[in-house]
Parts: sequence; C-alpha cells; structure tokens
Amino acid sequence: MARNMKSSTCTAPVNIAVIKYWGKRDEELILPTNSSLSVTLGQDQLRAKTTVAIDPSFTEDRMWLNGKEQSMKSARLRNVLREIRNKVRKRKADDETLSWKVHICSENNFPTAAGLASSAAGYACLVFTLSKLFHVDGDISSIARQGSGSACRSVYGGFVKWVMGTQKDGADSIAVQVAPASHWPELRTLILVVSDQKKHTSSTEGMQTTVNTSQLFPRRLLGMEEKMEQMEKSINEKDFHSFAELTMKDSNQLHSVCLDTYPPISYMKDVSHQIVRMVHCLNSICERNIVAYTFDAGPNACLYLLEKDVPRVLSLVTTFFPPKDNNMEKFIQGLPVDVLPPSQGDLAAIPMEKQTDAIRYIIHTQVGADPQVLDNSETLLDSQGMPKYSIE
Ligand SMILES: Nc1ncnc2c1ncn2[C@@H]1O[C@H](COP(=O)(O)OP(=O)(O)OP(=O)(O)O)[C@@H](O)[C@H]1O
Ligand SMILES: C[C@@](O)(CCOP(=O)(O)OP(=O)(O)O)CC(=O)O
Repeated sequence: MARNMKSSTCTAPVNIAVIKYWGKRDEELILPTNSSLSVTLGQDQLRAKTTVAIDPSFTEDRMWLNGKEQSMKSARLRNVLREIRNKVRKRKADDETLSWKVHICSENNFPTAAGLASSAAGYACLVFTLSKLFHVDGDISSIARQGSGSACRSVYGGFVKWVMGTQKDGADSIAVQVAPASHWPELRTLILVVSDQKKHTSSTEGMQTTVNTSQLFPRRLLGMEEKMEQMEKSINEKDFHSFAELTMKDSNQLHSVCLDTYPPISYMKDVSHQIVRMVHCLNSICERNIVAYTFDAGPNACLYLLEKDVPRVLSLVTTFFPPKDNNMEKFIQGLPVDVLPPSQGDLAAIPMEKQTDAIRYIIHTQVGADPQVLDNSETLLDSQGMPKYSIE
C-alpha cells in the first residue's frame, strides 16, 4: 500500500534549434563541441507530460512511456536520477526520500522518436518534475543535458542558448534564456511533417560519426561563436530577415557536414529539398526573407515566419503539397488559420510541380513558455503509483 506517496506532475516543451548542436566532446557527460540556440515551442501543440511518484513501499525504480513499461537500464535515465539524488544528498545527507524508489509515467501529445524532438521535451520534463518533487533549486539544465543534449534547452521557454562551456566536468555547459516568449509574440512556426517514422541514423550516432570522419566539421566549428552572437543580436532586435538567413545557413551547413560524414548521412528527402526551393523563391519575390526553414536529423521541415505571413506561406504549401483528401482541418493542426488560394503573382513566380500527399500534416504553433507544474488532479499515476491509463 502506497501510504506516504508523494508525487508531482509537470509538462515541458519541445525546442527547435536555429543554431544547431551537432557533435560531442564528451559522450558520457554529453558536452557539445559548439554552443547552440533554439526556440521553445507552444505546449498546447507539442509537450511531454510526466508524473513522478516516490513511496517507501516501491521496490524498484520503474518507468512507463506512452503506456509501455520501459527498461530502467538506460544509462541516460540512470544518470539523470543519480544527479537529482546527488543534489538532494548535498542538501541533506540523511534525507529519508533518498532510499525511496521512483515510479515515472510519461506521455507525449505528438509522435515519439520521429524527429520531432520528443527526447528534448521528455528528458526536460522528467528532470523538471524530479526537481519539483525533490525540491531541487538552481540550474537543472545541466542534469537535463545528461538525458539528451538538446533537452537542456527545453527547461526554459522563449529563446534559449546552450553555452558549450569549457570545464571538464561540464559544470558550465548549461542553458540560459536569451529572451522570454513575450519578447517576439508575432513569431510563428509551421512544422511540415513529411514522415513520423523512426529515423535511420539517430542524432547520437550520426553526430559522433561526423566528429570522427568529416573534414568539413572542424571548419564549421570555427565559425560557431560568431554565428551565436549574430543570432542573439537578430533575436534581441527582432530582425526577422537576419534571423531567417542565419537559421537557413546553419541548417544547410549541418546537412552539408552530414553528407561529408563517411559513410554519408542524408536526413533530407526530395520533398525537403522542394520545400527549400519554395522558401527561397518566395523570399526572392519579396526581396527579403519572410520565411526560414530548418531541418533536424530527419526530413521534416520547421518553418519560422511572422504571424502576418502565415496565410500566404500556407496557401503556397497547401497548393504545392496538398493532402490526398483535401481535408484542410485535418491537414493543418494547432493554431487556427484561414487558408486562402495563392495569388497569381506568387504562383507565376514559383515554378514548381504539385506533389500530392508528400507532406503528411502541418503543426502550426508559436514561441512557448517554460515547463509547467500541474495540479495533482492531472496525475498519470493512481493511488498505488501505477499508470492510470491503459498499459501494454
Ligand atoms: N516523455 C518522455 N519521457 C522520457 N523520455 C522520453 C520521452 N519521450 C521520448 N523520450 C526518450 O527519447 C527517445 C526518443 O529520442 P529520439 O532522439 O530517438 O527521437 P526524437 O527526440 O523524437 O527525435 P530528434 O532527436 O531527432 O528530434 C525515446 O526512446 C525515449 O527514450
Ligand atoms: C539535429 C539536432 O536536433 C540534434 C539533437 O541531438 P540530441 O539532443 O537528440 O542528441 P543527444 O545529445 O545524443 O541525445 C540539433 C539540435 O537540436 O540542436
């Protein structure tokens, strides 16, 4: 009987980098070879939700993800739990809860392990929830980092940089908020989901092969600090044109070093390249950048743009990449938007073939807030500390 059970339930957001993290200098501690910067996305559309419970009667640490029990053998999971318990021990060496086992239950409101940064939201959520349950104060990004590098940026909302740091133990490799979500409320994101299948080469494996084999990679590292400064400036000044240019160039460079990796890694598909073409054609008609693309370790495009340009960009996306059934309500998920037919001028200036069913669906979202603590009524675990909903 779980009599003394204490629990906490929280949510955490996804983040999509505009200056990408790619490469580690320490695999165990997850220390990067360059600093990176991301935009945290809205949790109504993309979030992980996690309940963690502790009780003296639990006999082992257990975890369920999306209704399925997970192995606790994962080194990253164990590292995160160890780091939280170390913080509790530092505060009070004989804290009785240190010997209590944890039950973790988590679910994502979007596809897991499909190139939509579920590991970032998932580990940030786990660490944030553990920190609330164990009353751990101070920086928690360096703990989330040890779950998945990009997770450290999901512990804050708005615009977040992960400072690579120089210390061997990683103490200074932490995430810092550059600006809150309220700084640039007009910024929007359209995630064009080309595939939500598991990717062929994981980010972890791909970046290590790049570090070991790419001759272009050291050249990339030389320019990173300057790019970080330029990106921070473009965000502080809300200079969309520069923000977009830096974002697209960094994505292109990441995928170039992936191709320069041996054997080569190619995450983008034909449709990804068509999206790139469409964006450049549109920006060229406008004589300035009104939309930017960025691609992570998969073919899905993440477009950044301003609210006023969403209808125009969506009219082109839905014209060139329409869904099979023409059901726009199902096709465009998230923030509401009116889809209008494209202008004749835009159509004439963008010489592209229509490709039906190449994009599966679109998620329309905006810059989002910090992780959130939820009310106890939102718990995913029952009074015995077992998942409330169906488990496989
Ligand atoms: N809510 C969650 N809580 C804890 N761990 C999670 C959660 N969601 C995902 N994970 C962990 O992240 C793994 C998926 O990470 P993976 O890098 O393969 O995919 P992704 O993060 O969705 O894609 P990408 O990193 O390319 O954006 C899962 O197998 C699980 O270990
Ligand atoms: C392309 C990226 O999304 C790579 C993310 O890599 P991960 O954070 O998933 O890798 P690990 O630290 O090995 O877990 C770029 C980014 O998010 O900055």
